[in-house]
Parts: sequence; structure tokens; C-alpha cells
Amino acid sequence: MSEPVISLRGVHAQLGSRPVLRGIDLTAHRGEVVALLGANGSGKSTAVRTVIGQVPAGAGRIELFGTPRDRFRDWARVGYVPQRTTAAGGVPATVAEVVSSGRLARARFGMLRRADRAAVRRALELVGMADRARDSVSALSGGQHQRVLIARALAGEPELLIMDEPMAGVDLASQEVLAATLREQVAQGATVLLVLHELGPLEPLIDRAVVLRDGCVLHDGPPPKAVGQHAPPSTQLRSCRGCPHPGHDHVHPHAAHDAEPIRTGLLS
Ligand SMILES: Nc1ncnc2c1ncn2[C@@H]1O[C@H](COP(=O)(O)OP(=O)(O)OP(=O)(O)O)[C@@H](O)[C@H]1O
Repeated sequence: MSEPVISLRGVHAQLGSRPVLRGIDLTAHRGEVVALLGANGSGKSTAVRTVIGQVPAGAGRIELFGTPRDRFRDWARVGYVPQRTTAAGGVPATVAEVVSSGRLARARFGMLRRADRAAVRRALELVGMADRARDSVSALSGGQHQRVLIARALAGEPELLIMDEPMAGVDLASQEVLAATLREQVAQGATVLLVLHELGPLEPLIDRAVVLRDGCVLHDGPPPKAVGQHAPPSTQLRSCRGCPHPGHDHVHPHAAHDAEPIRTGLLS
């Protein structure tokens, strides 16, 4: 198999004095769609923020496209959609301006050329916001903000797309647009890491789910199909590196992709 696009091995991170990630392994191969699942506070956002360097890793190894993350400079290959914020962060800006900012890493000397402007237009079309390009982002609904943030990430034509809860607070129509957008990216070979609370309309796209609990990987394998049930008795149990809580059901099926889905009840 080709070199992983994302590789985390035994990664620890803390926020303030709080240990949040306790030795997680996470891999995404080229063209794979990996969902990062888990309850509130389990460390999902911290994990993706560690991948992109917003949170320093205290220990462990992180590689992006085969390069140690602290030596990785090719950020134009990565598109990141942060957890729900407003698109402008209070700054008056148009939809097109916000989306164009996602192209700057590819633009020479910060100047958008014709190809860059075309990429911005394509990104706006993909998320169904081309007709709002000149509008102020302050006039958008929550779902429309989210579409703009996704278009901003897509404008850079990333090979790796990392999205933190892209469906949170998004209306059904926008969810469907986002699912179609993602399908298109995946069809073009993009690798996607998604933080999700529920698989929802993205379920058919997801190749693998990594479930976190208390900063540990509890499951890495087929996406859980249902909630409220325990893993089957045949599931292989393995203690979690760096997270030795005897009371936790540390289930590490590491099952083959074609194995029976694990019913974990871990998504809430
Ligand atoms: N700045 C911070 N300082 C200290 N602790 C923090 C900080 N930010 C988050 N935490 C804590 O780190 C833990 C993991 O937070 P994180 O946002 O990664 O979880 P999450 O799984 O993404 O949760 P959610 O689903 O609610 O977004 C939580 O217990 C949270 O309270």
C-alpha cells in the first residue's frame, strides 16, 4: 500500500495541564475517507488540530505525506475546515473574499491569477454558493457559513481535506450539498479526515471509523452501524496505550474492512 497521507503513532497532547490525547494511532491512506468519532470531549478536535500543527504533540510521531509534521511545509496540499465558526470571524468580507483566502497558499506572491480565480469560482459552485459570491458573509445562515468555509478549503484544491464536524448545525439541504461535494472530492482521489458526531448522510462515503474515548482509540475499523449495543463477544480486546483505565471497555477490533460492523454505541 502507498505511504499514508496521515500517520500518527502514539501521539500525546495536552491542553493547559490537561492530558487530552493519550497515545493515539491514526492512519489515512490516499483516497480514504476516515471518520473520527466519539463523545463530546473525547479529543476529536484536538486530534485534528494536532495533525495540522495547531496543538503541539507532547510525544509520539506525526507524518503528513510521509514527512514528519514539524518539517512539513507543503500546506497547500491540505484543506482544513475548523469546527463551526462564523466565516469572517467578525471581519466584514464577502463570500468571494473569504473563499479566495483559501487559495492564497497556491497563489504566487499573494496575487490571484486567472487559474486561481477559476478555482475559487469552482469551489463556490461546488457548494452551491456561486450566486452569493458578492454578498457579505455576515448575511449568511449557519449552513451557508459552513458551505463558505468548505469552499475556502476546496479553493486550494487540497489532496487532503480535514473537516471538523462539517455537518454541525447545518440544514438538510446544505447537508446534501456537502455530501455531494465530498463525494466529488473523493472521486478525484482526495483523502478525507472528518470529525463527526453521527455518520448521517456521509455514511456511504466513509471507509473507516476511528472512535476516541478519553483521548484513546477505542475502535479502528468499519464504521459502527448502530448505537446502544455492545461489541460482539468475538471482538478482539486490547488495552489502550497510555490510557490504562481498567473500567473502560477498550475495544480495539482493528477488523478487516470487510468484517462485520462493530456495534459500539460509542457515538454519543
Ligand atoms: N483550551 C483548552 N484548555 C484545556 N482543556 C481544553 C481546552 N480545549 C478543550 N479542552 C478539553 O479537552 C478535551 C477534548 O476536547 P476536544 O475539543 O478535542 O473534544 P471533542 O471530542 O472534539 O469534543 P466535541 O465533540 O464536544 O467537539 C475536553 O475535555 C475539553 O474540555
